[in-house]
Amino acid sequence: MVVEQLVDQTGLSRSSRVGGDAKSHLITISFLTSHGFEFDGTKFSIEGLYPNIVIGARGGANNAVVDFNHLHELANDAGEGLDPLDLLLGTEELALEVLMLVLDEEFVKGSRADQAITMDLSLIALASITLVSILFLLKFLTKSNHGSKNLPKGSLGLPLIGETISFLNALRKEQGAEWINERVAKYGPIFKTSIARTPMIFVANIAGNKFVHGSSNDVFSTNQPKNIRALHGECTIFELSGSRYILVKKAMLSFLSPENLKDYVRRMDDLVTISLQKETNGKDTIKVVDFMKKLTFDVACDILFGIQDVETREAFLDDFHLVFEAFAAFPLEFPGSSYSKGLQAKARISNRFLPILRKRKEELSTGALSPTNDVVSCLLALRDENGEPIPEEVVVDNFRFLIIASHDTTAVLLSLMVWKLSRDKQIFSEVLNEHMDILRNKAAVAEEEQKLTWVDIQRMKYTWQVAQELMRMIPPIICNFRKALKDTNLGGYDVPEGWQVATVPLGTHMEKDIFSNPTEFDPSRFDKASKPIPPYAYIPFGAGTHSCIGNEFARIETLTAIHKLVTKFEWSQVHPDETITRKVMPFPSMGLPIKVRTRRIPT
Ligand code: HEM
Repeated sequence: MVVEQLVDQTGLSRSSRVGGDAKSHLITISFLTSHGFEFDGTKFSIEGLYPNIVIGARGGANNAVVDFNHLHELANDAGEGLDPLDLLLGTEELALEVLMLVLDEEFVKGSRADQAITMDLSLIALASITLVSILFLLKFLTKSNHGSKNLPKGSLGLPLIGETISFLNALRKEQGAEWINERVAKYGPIFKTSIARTPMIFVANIAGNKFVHGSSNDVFSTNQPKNIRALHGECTIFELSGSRYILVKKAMLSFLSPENLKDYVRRMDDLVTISLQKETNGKDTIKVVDFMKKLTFDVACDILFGIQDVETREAFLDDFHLVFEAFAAFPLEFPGSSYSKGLQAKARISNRFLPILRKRKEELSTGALSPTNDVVSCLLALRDENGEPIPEEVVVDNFRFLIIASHDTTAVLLSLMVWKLSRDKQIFSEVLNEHMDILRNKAAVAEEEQKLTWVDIQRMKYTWQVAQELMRMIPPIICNFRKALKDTNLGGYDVPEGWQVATVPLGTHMEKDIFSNPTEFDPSRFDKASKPIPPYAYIPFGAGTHSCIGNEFARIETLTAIHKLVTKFEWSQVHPDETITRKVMPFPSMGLPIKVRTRRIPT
C-alpha cells in the first residue's frame, strides 16, 4: 500500500517491484541515475557531489530501498498525523531534495568529507531512529517555548519538513482550496502550520484579513519568510519600513497611478500588436503560457524600465524564470537544486543590471536623462530626509521585485483568460461582442487613431468581470505573508512575536456566505448592480497599506492583450482537457498550446 501510494503519487516509474516490504520506500534506479547517482551493483553514490551519501540497494538492479521503518512506526505512535511518507510524496525533484535534506543534514553532517560511508539498510534504520529522536526533541523544544501561549490549533508537522510537502503537492494539483478547507474544517479559519521551515498562522476569514491587512506597521511587517526574502532581496519594498518605504512607494506610484497609466495605453497597444504578429508569424500553433510570460516581461521592461535591447531582455528573462522556479522549490541549497539555481540567477540578474543602473546615474547627472523617464531613473533621483540618494542595493532589489511582481502575476491572469475563453463558448461570445463593438466604433477613423485609448479600456467591463471571477476562483497569489513584530492576539489566539502570518484569499473567495454558489463561474457577481462584496472578502490584489499598486497596470495590459487576441484571431485548445496546476503560480498544466488562425472580420 505504502509503496503503491509512493509510486502513484510521485509518478516515479519502476520496472519491477522487489522486496514488497510495506514500510520501505522504493525509488527506481532509473530515477536515481537520472538524478546523477551512480550504481555499482550494490549501492548508489553521487560522485563528486555527495561522496559520502550512499543509498543501499537490495533485490537486484531495479530498485533502491530507503527504509524508514522506524521513522514510520514512531510517527504512527505519536498519533499526531506525522507522516514520514510526506518526505517522498512530492514531485520527483522534491522527493530527491527532501531525501537529500534528511540524509545530508541529519545523517551525514558529522562525517569526514573524504570518508565514504556506505549506508546499508541497517545503518539507514539506525539513522532513522536518530533522526526521529532529534525531530521529537526539536518538536518538544518548539512546544515548550510556547507552552503558555494559546496558539491556534493545527499541526506543525515534522520540525524540518513541517507541512511543506503536502502544501506544495496540493498547490501543484490546484487543490490549495481543499488543503485549506480540510484544515479549516478541522481547526477553524485561523490555524497553525509550518511551511518551508517557518512556523506560520494561516488566516482564512474576513475578520482575520481585516486584522492582518488593516493593522499598523508596528504590529505586522511585510517581511517575507527567509527563503522568499533570499530570492527577492533584503531591500525590496516588502522589507523596507518607515520613511524609506514611503519614498520608494511614491516613486513607484508616480508610474503606476491611474492618471499616468492613461498615457501607456497606446504603447501597450503597440507592444501587444508587435508581439502577437511576431509570435504567430508563419505558425499555426502557439504556446500561450510562454507567450504571455514573454509579453508581460517585455511590457514591464519597456514601459517601466526603458530597457529596449532585445538581447539584454532575453538574458534577463531566462534568469527570472530560474528565480520563479526557485520560489516553488524546497528551500535547500545544494549544487544543482532548483533553489540554488534560483539564488545564482538572482545574482546574475543583479550583475547584469548594475551597468544599466550606473549608465542611468551618469546620464541623470549630465541632464541627458529625466527622472520621469523610467522607474530606475526615478529611484536613482530620490533623496532621503538627509538629502542622500538611496543605496544602489535598494534600486537593484526593487527592479527585480517589480519585474517579479508585475510579470508572472499578469501572465497567470492572461493565460487563465485564454484557457477559460477556449472552453466556455458563452463567456467567449459575450467577450467577443464587447470587443467587436469597440472595433466597430473605430472603423471610420484613420489607422493611427484606431489604437486603443483609455476610454476604450473603460468600456471592456464584462471582460474585466471575467478576469475578476477567475482571480476569485484561482487567485494568482496563494498567500500574503506578514511577520508579527510583537506578541499580538488574532481572533482570540496568541500570535508570538516573530511568527509568520499568511492570509489566504481562497479562504474568503470560496466562502458560500460571501459568494453564493462559490464553485459556479459567474462574472456577474462583479457587476456593480449585484450584491456588494464586503471589504476584505475579495483580496486577489491584497488589501490595506500594502495592497497591489500595479492592479490598474495589470488591468490595462490584460484587457489590451485580450482585445487584440479575440478581434484578430480565432483559436482552439490543442488539449481541450488541460487543467490548471500551481507551482506557486497557477498556470495551465501543459503550457496551453492553441491552434490559431487570423479572424475574418465581416465587411
Ligand atoms: C494580476 C496581476 C497582479 C496580481 C494578482 C497582484 C497581486 C498583488 C498582491 C496580492 C499584493 C499584496 C501582497 C501582500 O499584501 O503581501 C501585491 C502587491 C504589490 N504589487 Fe501586485 N499584483 C499584480 C500585478 C502587479 C503589477 C503589474 C505591478 C507593477 C507594475 C505590481 C506591483 C506590486 C507592488 C509594488 C506591490 C507592493 C505594494 C506595497 O507593498 O505597498 N503588481 N500585488
